[in-house]
Amino acid sequence: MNHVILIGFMGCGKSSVGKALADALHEPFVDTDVLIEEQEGRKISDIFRESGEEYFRELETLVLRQLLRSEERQIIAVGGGLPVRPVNQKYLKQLGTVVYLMAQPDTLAARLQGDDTRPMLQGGELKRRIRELMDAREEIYDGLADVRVVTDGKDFAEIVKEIARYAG
Ligand SMILES: Nc1ncnc2c1ncn2[C@@H]1O[C@H](COP(=O)(O)OP(=O)(O)O)[C@@H](O)[C@H]1O
Ligand SMILES: O=C(O)C1=C[C@@H](OP(=O)(O)O)[C@@H](O)[C@H](O)C1
Ligand SMILES: [Mg+2]
Repeated sequence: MNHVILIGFMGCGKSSVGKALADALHEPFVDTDVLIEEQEGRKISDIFRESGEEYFRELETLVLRQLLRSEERQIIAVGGGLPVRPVNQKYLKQLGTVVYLMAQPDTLAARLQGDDTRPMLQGGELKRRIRELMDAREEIYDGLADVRVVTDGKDFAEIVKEIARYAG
């Protein structure tokens, strides 16, 4: 399939850049977190608190299976932890062009400071938590990437232009 899929760490801009890219290309946009919240009728933080992380990860896999059935090309933002499961990695490759939005931990921390909507970052010092999770994930993101875009110090328009050049 020829969807464009945005991956990367929390705060790299998948949801906001994805929406801007879809608007620029006049294509539909979907965000796996939004699909999950709609289908569950509750917020991500409530899903984590009430049902646990494993339950949420299972929902991510189910959503990917739904997306694999959609024919029309879409811009797809996924949750930052979705690429960790091996089965999801296989699905992401099948979906289309994987774009890895990159950002340094300091940049991510500045963007996510004070945000309480991301359960994986709650409790503990923000920068340390970002580094720990990044250590476990960046190899996975890099291994999946067809296109890599550095986002530090760039605004949405610049990032959109860069992605459109390679994946438009
Ligand atoms: N390139 C950027 N420049 C400035 N702020 C950004 C940039 N990318 C993302 N942000 C901000 O960081 C926060 C997280 O962005 P979001 O799109 O939700 O990321 P993700 O979906 O990857 O977690 C938002 O407040 C967003 O406005
Ligand atoms: O990295 C993660 O494990 C998560 C990232 C979040 O999405 P964003 O990357 O869009 O913040 C969301 O799926 C959930 O809070 C878990
Ligand atoms: Mg997001």
